[in-house]
Amino acid sequence: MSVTFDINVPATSANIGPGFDVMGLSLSLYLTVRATVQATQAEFGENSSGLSLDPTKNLITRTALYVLSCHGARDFPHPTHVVVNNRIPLGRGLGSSGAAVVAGVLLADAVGELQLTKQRMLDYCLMIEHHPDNVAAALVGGFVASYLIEVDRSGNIPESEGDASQQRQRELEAQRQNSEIKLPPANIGHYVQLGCSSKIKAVTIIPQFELATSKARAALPGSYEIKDVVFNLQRLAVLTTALGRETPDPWLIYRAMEDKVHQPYRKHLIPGLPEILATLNPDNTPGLLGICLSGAGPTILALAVDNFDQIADKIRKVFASQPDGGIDTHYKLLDIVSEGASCVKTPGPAL
Ligand SMILES: Nc1ncnc2c1ncn2[C@@H]1O[C@H](COP(=O)(O)OP(=O)(O)O)[C@@H](O)[C@H]1O
Ligand SMILES: N[C@@H](CCOP(=O)(O)O)C(=O)O
Repeated sequence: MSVTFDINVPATSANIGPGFDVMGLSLSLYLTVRATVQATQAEFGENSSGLSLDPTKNLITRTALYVLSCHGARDFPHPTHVVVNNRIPLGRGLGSSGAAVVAGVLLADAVGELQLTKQRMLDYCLMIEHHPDNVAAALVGGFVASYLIEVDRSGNIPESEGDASQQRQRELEAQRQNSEIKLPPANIGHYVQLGCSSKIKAVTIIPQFELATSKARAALPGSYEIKDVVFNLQRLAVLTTALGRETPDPWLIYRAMEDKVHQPYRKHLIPGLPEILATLNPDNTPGLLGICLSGAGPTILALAVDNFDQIADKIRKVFASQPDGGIDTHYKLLDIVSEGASCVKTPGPAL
């Protein structure tokens, strides 16, 4: 008799303009993982993205192995067959690494029969992905604000590729060989799910190049002028409520999605970003509510209530008109989903 677990984790758009490392929206684009325990064969299966299928290297399985080892299990129950179907594009600012970490924690919880609460799962996610915005939204769903209690992460913890350079990964790997496994302290992440009008959809324009979150974070300055911090705090406070109004106020939201903390420092990594942010507004683009970089980029997120395809066309044209032949893009119109990550258990023969 086998048991199959179907794990579903949504993509996320983090920051939403001023909420750097704070805000996240979960979107109707999914990473799915199917794990079958006590099948006839031990094997790591399909991964559409061409990522490593070595369980000690792949972010989903590395995360699961970390959580299992925190519970005294050094490996997956044997044999475990894992099939990954990833529809979230990598390195585009749609939370692929956050989704992989969340999936890994759910995978360990399922195959190890750990019965972790979502709050405890968030602790594990935050030991690996150091900013809470993506993982909190992917785990619980909807429009989510979160903060993190500072913790010591030295020791034997896998690091999300999104946050560590390859050099740092090698250093961490060397440290891990010699250190004790580090359990997360309890309650290191706190979140609230905020209201978001059902009229709002996410127009996502996804450039056909990858930008590692680690690179986009390395572009940020070490300190900020107080006027820029205040600029973001003012907008963020308004944004938390403005998106929840049944009839959203376009100009209120448009201004509330402006940012001076991360986008200005990342613009050289995303050709066309300044022009896109400066060109489209609710007067010249009906239906538009606000526009920003999705996560660390390069995807552009436009929140809108109408004229989705026209909004997408305008943004795509700016990318297409960049020097040296322009930048190819894909367009996805996504819903903001209120359900976060889930895992369904099915007893019986599988695959
Ligand atoms: N489904 C997945 N399985 C394994 N690793 C993944 C998966 N999704 C993302 N990753 C890892 O996360 C990296 C991308 O993370 P990051 O630079 O933060 O971009 P993103 O904005 O997409 O989260 C990938 O290069 C890969 O190493
Ligand atoms: N707050 C983070 C969010 C990164 O999101 P991702 O989807 O690009 O991984 C940041 O802006 O660095």
